[in-house]
Amino acid sequence: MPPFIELDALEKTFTVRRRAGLLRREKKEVRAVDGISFGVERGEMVGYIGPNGAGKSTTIKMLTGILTPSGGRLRVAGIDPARERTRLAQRIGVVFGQRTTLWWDLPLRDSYRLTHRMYRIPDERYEKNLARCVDLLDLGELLDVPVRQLSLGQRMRGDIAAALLHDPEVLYLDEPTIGLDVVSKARVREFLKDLNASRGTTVLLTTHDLTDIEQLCSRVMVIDHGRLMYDGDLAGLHAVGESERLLMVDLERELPPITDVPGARFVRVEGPRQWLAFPASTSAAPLVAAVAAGYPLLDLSVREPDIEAVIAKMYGGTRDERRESLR
Ligand SMILES: Nc1ncnc2c1ncn2[C@@H]1O[C@H](COP(=O)(O)OP(=O)(O)OP(=O)(O)O)[C@@H](O)[C@H]1O
Repeated sequence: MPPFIELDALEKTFTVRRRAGLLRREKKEVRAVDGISFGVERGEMVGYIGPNGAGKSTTIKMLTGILTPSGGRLRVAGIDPARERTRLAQRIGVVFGQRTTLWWDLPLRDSYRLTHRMYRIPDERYEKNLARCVDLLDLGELLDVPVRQLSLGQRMRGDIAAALLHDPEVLYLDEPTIGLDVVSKARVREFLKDLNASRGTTVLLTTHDLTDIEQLCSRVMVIDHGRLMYDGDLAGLHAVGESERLLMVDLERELPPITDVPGARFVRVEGPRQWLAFPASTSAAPLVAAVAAGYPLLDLSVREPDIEAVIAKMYGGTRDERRESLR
């Protein structure tokens, strides 16, 4: 059976006109997606990451049928998105972190009623899904509040519910945790994990937050300049990107740099506080144990590497060398 989502040498080229001198304008082609192929199986939860302008949104827009590919082939649940956008809409849900699909001046409840009608969701199914989302996303007290009065985290939960009322089999999430505080992020992640586990919803997620990927996705794809640079698990990405986590330790008193912990690299000291770096593909536990055994430890925290840094390291060589090293 073909994969549930299937891209084969997918391309999207935009023609942009640029001013080239006082009167002259020249045409330039931007290859936003430049021959991407991958398959996603039903029920997978996949991260789709890359630097700004890499082509992530353009891919998602083609997957939803908003944009027509310039070349290659694309199928979602056997449907060609650009040709049968309305039929596909019944089977997919989309959440854009930066933009709401809710009606700004209406209470959340009214936005949901409109979605109910727009998607022609059978009443019973709608009521059931709404009750479930209200319960799991804790929206009960917010249903009568106009969307513009909601906090970002509340609005995001409201948007996720709106995308799920028609029981989509696939959910595309574009930066679903952007700008959210730690508690809201955790809540959104918990909900998505549960959705995927209990309903088998296929999820494609773009994010700049590696913790989203770490907690949700067993597979991550990296794109740059419209090309697929990496497809594998997060540990593998850390290994190729040589990324490091940072362990911050607070000691009882000022001490000389900790340089005797195997697997850790001393970074800096500031009074009783010290920073150690270690490969992101390894566990922090043995390191923490070694520090705790040898030093008067008061407190500690671990900071994840950020996506931009990992990708920047991956992109150290020429593009061809990078691609070669990722094979
Ligand atoms: N409608 C358009 N017309 C012309 N160029 C476009 C258009 N949409 C996107 N592009 C260009 O295509 C490239 C890929 O853009 P895209 O929005 O897909 O990147 P992205 O990976 O989603 O970036 P970000 O993380 O910043 O959202 C960029 O160079 C962008 O300027």
